[in-house]
Amino acid sequence: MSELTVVKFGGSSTKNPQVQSKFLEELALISKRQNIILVHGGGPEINVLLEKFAITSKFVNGLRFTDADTLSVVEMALSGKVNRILTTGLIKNGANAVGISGKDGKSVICRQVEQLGFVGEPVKVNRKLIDILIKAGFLPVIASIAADAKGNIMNVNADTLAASIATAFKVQKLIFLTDVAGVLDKNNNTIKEIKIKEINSLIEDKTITGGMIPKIKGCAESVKKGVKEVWIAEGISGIQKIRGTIIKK
Ligand SMILES: Nc1ncnc2c1ncn2[C@@H]1O[C@H](COP(=O)(O)OP(=O)(O)O)[C@@H](O)[C@H]1O
Ligand SMILES: CC(=O)N[C@@H](CCC(=O)OP(=O)(O)O)C(=O)O
Repeated sequence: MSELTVVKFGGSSTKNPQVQSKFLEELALISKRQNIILVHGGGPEINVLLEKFAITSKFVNGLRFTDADTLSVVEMALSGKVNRILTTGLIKNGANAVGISGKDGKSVICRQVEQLGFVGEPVKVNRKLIDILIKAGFLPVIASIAADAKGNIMNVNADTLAASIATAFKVQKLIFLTDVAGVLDKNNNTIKEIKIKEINSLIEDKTITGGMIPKIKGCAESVKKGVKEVWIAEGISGIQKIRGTIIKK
């Protein structure tokens, strides 16, 4: 297979219609000459729907505690809404996009993180379905829902899911697009390069908090396991001329 890139489009960027439409236009164009897997979350969409159902939720180290009601809403928001919108947008721009989630084709098997309710952590990626799609010229658009070995649905953080897929496919490039210009230091300046051995202290001294924690951990995991080029960048900057933070061994 020719060069393969995993792009994770964060919910923070789906909030901004201009960023989203520019991104979908660019991605559709690039997908004609390069193999791409798009992974997405949708934290803000989940929050909007939870509010409508008057369900409150809390986060532990950037991960949402997910009870049974929250899980239904998460699936509704990610597979029922965000996945549909991104896939339709790509198709409108001429891409051969196919919307799935990690559970489809048992693509991502996770184990339950019991202290977080129905939250899953990827333990195995079955490449078959995604491989078939890519080889047939489709652009997989993957929502961050997966199932455990028994088929129970779990809420998986989209950064973690993207990292597990990028690692399993040994991709050349993994790009996390978010709403900030990379990892920022305490003065709000972009840190141009982070080595994986520096990550723990950036979390301990609270330079990196909240939603940036699963992102940087996903970067570390994929860099350690052989993904060559891993970026955290701003959605608006796109994926052709990436500016942001590169994570290195
Ligand atoms: N050091 C940091 N640099 C940049 N952003 C950070 C940092 N620490 C925490 N964050 C937060 O992480 C957010 C991005 O994570 P998140 O909201 O989960 O985005 P996404 O939906 O794109 O995954 C930023 O908007 C910012 O509030
Ligand atoms: C377990 C967990 O935290 N799951 C995330 C899934 C969505 C996500 O990751 O969306 P972003 O890309 O916007 O971060 C959540 O419930 O918010």
